[in-house]
Amino acid sequence: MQMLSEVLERSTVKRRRRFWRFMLPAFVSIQRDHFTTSQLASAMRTLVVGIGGMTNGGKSTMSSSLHLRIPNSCIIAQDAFFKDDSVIAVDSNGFKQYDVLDALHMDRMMSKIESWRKDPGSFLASQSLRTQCSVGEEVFVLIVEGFLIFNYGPLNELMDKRYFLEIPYDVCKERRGSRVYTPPDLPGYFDGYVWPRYLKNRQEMEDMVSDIVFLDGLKSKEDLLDYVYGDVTMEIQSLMGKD
Ligand SMILES: Nc1ncnc2c1ncn2[C@@H]1O[C@H](COP(=O)(O)OP(=O)(O)O)[C@@H](O)[C@H]1O
Ligand SMILES: O=C(O)c1ccc[n+]([C@@H]2O[C@H](COP(=O)([O-])O)[C@@H](O)[C@H]2O)c1
Repeated sequence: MQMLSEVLERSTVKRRRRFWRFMLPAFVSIQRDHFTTSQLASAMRTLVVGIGGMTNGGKSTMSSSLHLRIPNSCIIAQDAFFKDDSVIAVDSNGFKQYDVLDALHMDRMMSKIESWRKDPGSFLASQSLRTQCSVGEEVFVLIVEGFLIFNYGPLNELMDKRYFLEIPYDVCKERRGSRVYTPPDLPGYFDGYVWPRYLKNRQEMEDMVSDIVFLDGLKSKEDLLDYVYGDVTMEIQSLMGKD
């Protein structure tokens, strides 16, 4: 008898969750202020995927290909949040201190992520991206891309999956040398600032975060994408199976 009542209770909970998953999008548009972000996010089924890695490790390449393959996904990239050059600190060698969290408007990046979490469907529409699948059936995927995404605690804790693209020093230096930033790297910037700072940032990240999947950025773009896409797809399927 007790078992029967437990089964009935569980099925009522399931029905209630299904009802809210179906009805919430309609309620959200009229009564958004009455729901907390976490209520909305859990009912809407969301996945936050972090594509981190060292400079020129292949983060943007991976993120844009993933986005093209995953329906209802979008990218928020950390390098869109660099502060203005005029406020970036300079060291005694004249090197601009760009490779630290202080050089980034992390508050603005978090606000953008919050607006996605609050209402991913409207966020996609605001980026001129259309949602695919019927209402209530989607899993919204946010791809967060950047070289310091796991070093920022409040952002790191939102991640469901974490990937980090790494390449050896010489490949990194060569790729970096053929890219032009604004402002451009000064002579000696890579060895005098970027690489030593990367080593410090990486140590800090490894001290703070444990469940990172490290990816060999020397593998082909296709192989890397297949691996991450397969992994993320499994997560999406498991979310879709949850009721
Ligand atoms: N797996 C790969 N193999 C070879 N070259 C790659 C690979 N991934 C990216 N690249 C190249 O490396 C450079 C930096 O890639 P990018 O995605 O912009 O790096 P990041 O966003 O990490 O700075 C680009 O020229 C890109 O085409
Ligand atoms: O985007 C900018 O405004 C910018 C200006 C100066 C330098 N950067 C460099 O951008 C690097 C991080 O971006 P990425 O794509 O190389 O990982 C970091 O190593 C910075 O030194 C970026």
